[in-house]
Amino acid sequence: MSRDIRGASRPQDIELNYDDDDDDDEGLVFSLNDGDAANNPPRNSSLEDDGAQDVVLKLSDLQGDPSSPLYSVKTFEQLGLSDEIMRGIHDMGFRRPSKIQEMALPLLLANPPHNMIAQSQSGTGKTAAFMLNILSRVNVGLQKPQALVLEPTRELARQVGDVLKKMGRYTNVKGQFAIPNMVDRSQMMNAHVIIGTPGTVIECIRRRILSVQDIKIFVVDEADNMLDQQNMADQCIRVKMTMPAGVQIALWSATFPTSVVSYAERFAPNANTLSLKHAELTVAGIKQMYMDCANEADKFRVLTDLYKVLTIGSSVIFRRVDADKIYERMTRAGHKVAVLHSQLENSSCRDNVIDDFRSGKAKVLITTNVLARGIDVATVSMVVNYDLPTMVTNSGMVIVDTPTYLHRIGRTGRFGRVGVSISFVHNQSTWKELCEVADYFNVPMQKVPADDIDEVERIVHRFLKSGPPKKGDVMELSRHEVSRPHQRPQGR
Ligand SMILES: Nc1ncnc2c1ncn2[C@@H]1O[C@H](COP(=O)(O)OP(=O)(O)OP(=O)(O)O)[C@@H](O)[C@H]1O
Repeated sequence: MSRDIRGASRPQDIELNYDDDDDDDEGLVFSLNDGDAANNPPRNSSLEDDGAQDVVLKLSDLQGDPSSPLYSVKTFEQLGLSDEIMRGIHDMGFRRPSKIQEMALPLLLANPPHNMIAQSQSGTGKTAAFMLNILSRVNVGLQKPQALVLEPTRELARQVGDVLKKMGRYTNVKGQFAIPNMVDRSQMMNAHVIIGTPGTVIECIRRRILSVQDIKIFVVDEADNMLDQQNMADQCIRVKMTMPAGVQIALWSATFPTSVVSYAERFAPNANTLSLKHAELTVAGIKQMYMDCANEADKFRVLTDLYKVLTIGSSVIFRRVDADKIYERMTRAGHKVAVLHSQLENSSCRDNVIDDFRSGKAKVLITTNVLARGIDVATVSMVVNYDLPTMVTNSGMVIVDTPTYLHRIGRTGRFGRVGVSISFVHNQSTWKELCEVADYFNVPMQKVPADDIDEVERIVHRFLKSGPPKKGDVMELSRHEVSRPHQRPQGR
């Protein structure tokens, strides 16, 4: 396949191919340490206090490895970005594009503009891909909204606003939020880029403080989720109906389940499509583990034991519901933890929690699926699934929600970093859910003992220090290693 697809006039369906042997590593030594310290901490920052100084996954190695989603044959310079944008991405510490950035940008920047449906693994730089297109297309001289980005949560919208601020620092492109409690209802919105949640965006349009007539780029991030949830899908359609003719629609996500693909194709007609196969969705930098707990109550004992022993940078604990209950019990047990869920009424309270987590002031965050997607905190080196995410099918069956599982564990292992996920199971049905996950993504799950936390610590730290096995490595299987949790020994 020709790599220079700029100027393509017909939509293309491209499967991102990770077996590409076209190796053009220019030996660029890349260190995130010279970028923004808060967002790009040292690459071995996943461990605390154990003296591990070896950087295991060098970004320069990964970006030269054709099997990595971070692989690129081009430089940012070759993608034809303006000097002002180049200065912004240089300040952010970016040296080379990831595969999705390299593939998507020429398609997005081609004229006349084409719609796009783009899929790439979690933490591989989709935000930068759509933001670079926005920054390149906005006419700074026109003080009107020209790009609209829809995000499922206020936390993601704020994060994307931050990316715009940093990346567009030298461009004079201005951004504005359309999220609850951040809109001045007495003022017309005149920033070039509006970033919002669907409900508030509709409200701003309805109140006529957001004029959409000059919008030329319409981005729906986490699009499978936005177009699948009844409420948000309706709101996204209502926003789309207000868009002027010829708007470029771009849908982004790490997951596009078959159930939403045809809908997405109608939402963004004649789109260029970049897609992945199931087995390519997980990233090698995330070690997926599980613990077999005795029963529901034992899960809390295991959780507190884990946090007594493990020294980890930052971590996220996911629970489907009742995050507060775990928060209260962990706090009573003497652990310093923070909690964020959608029932937290006060949005400034939500903002404080996530800001504290980003800055490292809070190191353990207990949350629900509200933060499963998109949140990018480089220091997160462990994700705990206190329970696995589930969903109800049209026929009323409860099944494991594989996309949400993938997004949850994707809060660690961002852009070539390493991290671990630990999922708790405690009976036959949760065991079955875990098997479904392993089968769906075709990944090995390592069992770690629920009754020997010191051993868990050794396994976790060994992975965080040495990363996934590289080609030619002899893998030392621990006595707990199993490739698939197909058989659960106990009959619980
Ligand atoms: N070319 C690059 N070089 C170095 N770092 C990069 C590059 N592109 C993006 N990053 C960094 O990688 C991290 C992950 O990017 P981003 O949040 O956009 O991932 P994503 O693909 O949108 O993930 P998710 O699917 O979880 O939403 C961010 O911290 C971002 O600054």
